[in-house]
Amino acid sequence: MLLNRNVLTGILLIFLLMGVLYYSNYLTYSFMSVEQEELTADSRHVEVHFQSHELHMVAPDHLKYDQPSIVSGRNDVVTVTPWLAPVVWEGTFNPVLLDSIYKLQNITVAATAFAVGKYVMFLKDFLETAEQHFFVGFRVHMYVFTDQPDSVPQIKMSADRQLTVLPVPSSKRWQEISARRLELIQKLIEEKLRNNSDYIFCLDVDSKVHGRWGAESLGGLIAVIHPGYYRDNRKKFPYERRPESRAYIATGEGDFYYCGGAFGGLLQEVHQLAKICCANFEADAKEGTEAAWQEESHLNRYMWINKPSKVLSPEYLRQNFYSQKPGGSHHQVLWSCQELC
Ligand SMILES: CC(=O)N[C@H]1[C@@H](OP(=O)(O)OP(=O)(O)OC[C@H]2O[C@@H](n3ccc(=O)[nH]c3=O)[C@H](O)[C@@H]2O)O[C@H](CO)[C@H](O)[C@@H]1O
Ligand SMILES: [Mn+2]
Repeated sequence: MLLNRNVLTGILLIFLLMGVLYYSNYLTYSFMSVEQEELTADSRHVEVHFQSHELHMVAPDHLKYDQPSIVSGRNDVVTVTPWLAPVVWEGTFNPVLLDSIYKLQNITVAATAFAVGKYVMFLKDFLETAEQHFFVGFRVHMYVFTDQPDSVPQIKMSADRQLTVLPVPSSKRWQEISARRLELIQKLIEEKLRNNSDYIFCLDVDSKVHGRWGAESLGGLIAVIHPGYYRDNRKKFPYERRPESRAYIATGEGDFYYCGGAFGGLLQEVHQLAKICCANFEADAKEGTEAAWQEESHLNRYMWINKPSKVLSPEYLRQNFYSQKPGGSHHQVLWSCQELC
């Protein structure tokens, strides 16, 4: 009996000891986990402090801007397509904020222009106005394709911008020049741009950039609405209407009429566009078909099937028929401003 009681007391003592040990262990553990959590929070705190400069007390300059509104904005135009791509109109974006977002990404923007035959005369205005308004403050690489490299004007460019002149053969038919652009753009991306540019814009050389053209225009696949047809019913668009062409779009189909004189986007997107449009153009040519507006027609077909991820309003491309140059075609004007033509 006595032995039994002693054994029982011993067992109880052991349990008690175990209980005390368990509790003290539990305390230490919970204390530690609190400490650990605090440490993690603290390191996060340090990170936030490091990245965003004074932890919410003083926001960095690029995060100081007027409150954006979700209920009011431009109501004279449509700012989103039915497939939810933004349509970029003046006044719908904050240029400073957009620039700061893309500057953090350290991007390079390439732009192409073709100046064959008499079109070299447009180069000076084109390059000078691009220098003033096109992606100012970004790394920009302009590529000029020409049959007269010696006639390319010397333009003073800022340190982060450069110009490369690429020789191409002369051609008499303007349709041919315009059509060859896609093939050369495709090659340029494959051979020169893959490792040194992020975005590319392909522009008509008989253009001037009249106002800011910057980071608001960046995106996967970028199309510009042609200023001549933006109010028209789509049955009036000058799409290719013959079913034998690969650029065919039937009456009652299509979204907008996009211009062939300005398009762009991410390198791989524009490469795909150039490759497909070029192949379709050539396949048509083999069968003796040339689309109504050459590569512009093929581009419109492509953009209908592969919807652009951002659309630039006709503010970005105006045609100024009043400044016709003697012997030259009309002078196009790329700009962004509030009023429409
Ligand atoms: C604003 C716009 O969307 N314009 C398009 C439109 O007519 P455009 O009347 O604007 O065509 P255009 O005469 O400007 O030719 C297109 C481009 O090809 C180059 N070029 C042309 C002729 C020449 O002798 N030398 C030369 O270098 C030059 O870069 C010019 O900007 O339809 C064309 C279809 O064929 C193209 O799709 C153009 O991009
Ligand atoms: Mn043109």
